[in-house]
Amino acid sequence: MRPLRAEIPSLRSVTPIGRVSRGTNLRLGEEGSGGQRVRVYSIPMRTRFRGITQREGVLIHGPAGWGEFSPFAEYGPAECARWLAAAREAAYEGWPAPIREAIPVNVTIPAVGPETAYAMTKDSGCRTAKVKVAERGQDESDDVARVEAVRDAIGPDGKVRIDVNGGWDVATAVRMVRVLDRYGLEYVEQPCATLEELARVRRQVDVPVAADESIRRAEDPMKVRAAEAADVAVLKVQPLGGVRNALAVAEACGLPVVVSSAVETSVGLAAGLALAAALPELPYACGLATLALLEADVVAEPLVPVNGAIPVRRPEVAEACLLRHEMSDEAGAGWRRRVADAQALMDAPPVIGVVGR
Ligand SMILES: O=C(O)CCC(=O)c1ccccc1C(=O)O
Ligand SMILES: [Mg+2]
Repeated sequence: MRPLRAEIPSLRSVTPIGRVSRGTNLRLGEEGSGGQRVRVYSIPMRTRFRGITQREGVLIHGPAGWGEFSPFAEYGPAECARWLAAAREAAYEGWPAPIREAIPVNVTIPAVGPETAYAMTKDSGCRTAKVKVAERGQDESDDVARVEAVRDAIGPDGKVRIDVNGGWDVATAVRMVRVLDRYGLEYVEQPCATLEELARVRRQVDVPVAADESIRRAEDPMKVRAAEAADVAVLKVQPLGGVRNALAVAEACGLPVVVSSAVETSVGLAAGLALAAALPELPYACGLATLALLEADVVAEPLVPVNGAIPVRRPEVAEACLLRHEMSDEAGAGWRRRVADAQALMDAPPVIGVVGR
């Protein structure tokens, strides 16, 4: 493992939150003189994901381009401040220069039946698949059938990883990882909820363990490394407060990184691509092929994979596409309030603290 840097920039030092200058504050009402209008979108999902059937969020435009703010409903203002920092970075600062031109991606298979899972995998053209397992209301045979169908579809040379979203206890995780590894697993993402549990699973199975929620929702993502709880870090731009902050987290945690989306429009996905394109190393396919989970997009040429990889670029919002999915002022009022509340809290605690002193 690489040594920790003496000091890691905090979220606060990466984006000028808490010291937001007037010029970059978001206008929450109608477009004014030079002000930015908050645009609220709502797009149906093709398949239910995380219990959501309609993906909603906010798009903002600034001198550097478009940014997306789309925290899930259960996130409060403090967490939302990080998501907003990512949107502000996109709109007002832009991102570090890319060092690669295309990002290999995994197809994401929700908790669907085996026939649908097979078809989604085939249709994606991806050489890696991530299968959601341990969905509430389903049982272990559903997981086995889905993973088997995906392995069938992707062939012996493809890679299959599973995402448990913390849904198993240690004993179940150890047992199920062994059962599902009959189909060959690249890694298991967040098999259990806590770091301690991840570490225990990791000691008992041969399949590598990836940490997602343990980093995304943690006060100190660096604890993952200290606890020897994971082999891989799953990083998402919005919950980590932007591309620069996610790069700092990647460097500090010293683990190989998989960049993943939060199921966003191509505006949010472009930030994930920028992170994946700027990382010094990228040994795994990234979870950025999630546009397939949405019915529509806000750009004319969506960020979708070509032969299993997404070319690195930053598409413009197409006004006609956005208008088709824009929420009315009344319906979007809750979202404008979320932006305002997050903005007011932008001196939230840093995502990563000062470590390794
Ligand atoms: O990583 C991917 O393949 C897609 C992204 C994904 O699974 C996801 C999307 C939104 C919220 C949580 C998650 C997750 O990885 O748990
Ligand atoms: Mg995950």
